[in-house]
Amino acid sequence: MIIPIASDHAGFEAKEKVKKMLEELGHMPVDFGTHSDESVDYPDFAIQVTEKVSEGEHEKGILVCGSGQGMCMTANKYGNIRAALVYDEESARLTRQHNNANILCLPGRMLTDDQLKKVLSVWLETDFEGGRHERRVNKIQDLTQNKKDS
Ligand SMILES: O=C(CO)[C@H](O)[C@H](O)[C@H](O)COP(=O)(O)O
Repeated sequence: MIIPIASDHAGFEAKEKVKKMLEELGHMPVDFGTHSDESVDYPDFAIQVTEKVSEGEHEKGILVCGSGQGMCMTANKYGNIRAALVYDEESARLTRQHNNANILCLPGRMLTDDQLKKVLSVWLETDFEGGRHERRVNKIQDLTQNKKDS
């Protein structure tokens, strides 16, 4: 899968590692920056990946900042986006099974390499369960639609 990925300075080091891990898992990361640990503003990088997923160009994207929070808040401003802050294997599994998350937000300053690897493989390999969860996810989608209409 082609996976757009971006970070701010606080997530830069982890993003570089995540890119290698994605390749090892057979995916193709496309890097939208940032390209160093020089201080930048996370929304400028979040929007680049989020637009690709929101517009349907890519199915999933990955964002990394220090805590994962700023990236997640930014991404969830867009329609069709269910960005999830993931911090362990269980949260990775649940955001896919129950929420059909399409953007993975990682706290680059908080996860070890081993944790990053586990979270990535679980998040990418877990399918949405549908059923009752689909009804709930559709209600989130309806909110975006209503806002656009008003
Ligand atoms: O949005 C965040 C925190 O909620 C991210 O973790 C940022 O990466 C962080 O705020 C960057 O902080 P810095 O002190 O400017 O490095």
